[in-house]
Amino acid sequence: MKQLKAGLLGGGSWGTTVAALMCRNVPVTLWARNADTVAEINTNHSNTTYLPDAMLPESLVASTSIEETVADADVVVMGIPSQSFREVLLEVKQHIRAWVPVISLTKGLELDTRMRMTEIINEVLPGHPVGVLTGPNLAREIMAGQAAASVIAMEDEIIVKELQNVFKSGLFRVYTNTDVIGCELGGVLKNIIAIAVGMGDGQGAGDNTRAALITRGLAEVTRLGVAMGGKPETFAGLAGMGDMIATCTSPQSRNRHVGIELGKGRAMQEIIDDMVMVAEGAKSAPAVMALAEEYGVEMPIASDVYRVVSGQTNARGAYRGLLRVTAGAESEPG
Ligand SMILES: NC(=O)c1ccc[n+]([C@@H]2O[C@H](COP(=O)([O-])OP(=O)(O)OC[C@H]3O[C@@H](n4cnc5c(N)ncnc54)[C@H](O)[C@@H]3O)[C@@H](O)[C@H]2O)c1
Ligand SMILES: O=P(O)(O)OC[C@H](O)CO
Repeated sequence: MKQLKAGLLGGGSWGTTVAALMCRNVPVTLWARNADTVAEINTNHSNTTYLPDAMLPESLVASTSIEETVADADVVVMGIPSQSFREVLLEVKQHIRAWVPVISLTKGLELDTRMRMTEIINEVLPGHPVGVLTGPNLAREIMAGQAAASVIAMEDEIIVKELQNVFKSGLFRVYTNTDVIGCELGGVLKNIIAIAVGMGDGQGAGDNTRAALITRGLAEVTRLGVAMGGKPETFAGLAGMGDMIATCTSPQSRNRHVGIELGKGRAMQEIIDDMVMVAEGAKSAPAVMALAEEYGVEMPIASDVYRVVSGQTNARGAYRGLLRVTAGAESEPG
């Protein structure tokens, strides 16, 4: 069988990690916009800005040219944050070959359009098979050699199995799924719940509080995800509950970190200014609230996070507000 070649766009923590994983199976070219990052990967086999302790495979080639990265790629992987995704994809469009599958690693929504990344791919590159790789996957932990599981979701059951072999390796188990909407939304929506959990943790809340937020958070994420076309069982799987648990409990999560700092009383802008990396939940919160309204879904936890990240209240006010809501049946919102 022909050896596939991969082109991966995005030299941040996750793009670099996935490129390193894929290198075990296929030749990979990794595009990063920063020339110093590209030089460091090619010369020192490291990317210290995003993965300070990791050694990358010597076979991983980095490039500052999108053309060089995608022109002869048999699969293109997008590890670009959601608000820059379309801009980079439009450049990819100039060089990608017909029918090459495009896989998104990104866990956010485009703010102006509220679109998922696979919807943007369908719009910009109609006809290309589209998918998403998602799950409880904290980049640094995977680079440190810890075992993890992920899901590749595509509608085409044959292509998804072929690509499963491109991403999987000994300690990185990759399952297939055909529910693209559910898998993608699981990754997007858990980020907001992780901010809520962080806000509690930052105020010294206990383990019971965290468990309640994760459980009630998963319930509201599932309600919106199903209303938008995802399958209920997807939200009980790796892309749903799995990612929710990892992000809401890990000290490595950037979204939970934002919540912790908000919980300590810091201002949103100050927290973001201090971060090198992206926290997608804070960016996607307005789009998520607009979608909740459009689909008529109540999301009390996400709504409180939105009010805090948009400066309408602070974490302490949001926490008190959540406790004031009268509890009804467990199957209902609130
Ligand atoms: N880090 C993780 O553990 C992890 C795991 C799974 C999924 N994700 C998702 O992957 C996506 C990327 O996250 P990350 O962790 O790699 O982010 P990061 O903050 O570590 O890196 C972001 C990268 O994107 C690049 N970038 C930003 N704007 C750009 C633009 N306009 N053009 C080109 N490059 C641009 C930056 O230079 C940087 O290389 C996010 O949606 C995130 O939610 C991250
Ligand atoms: O660090 P976070 O909060 O962006 O989470 C990273 C991954 O999405 C965890 O699966």
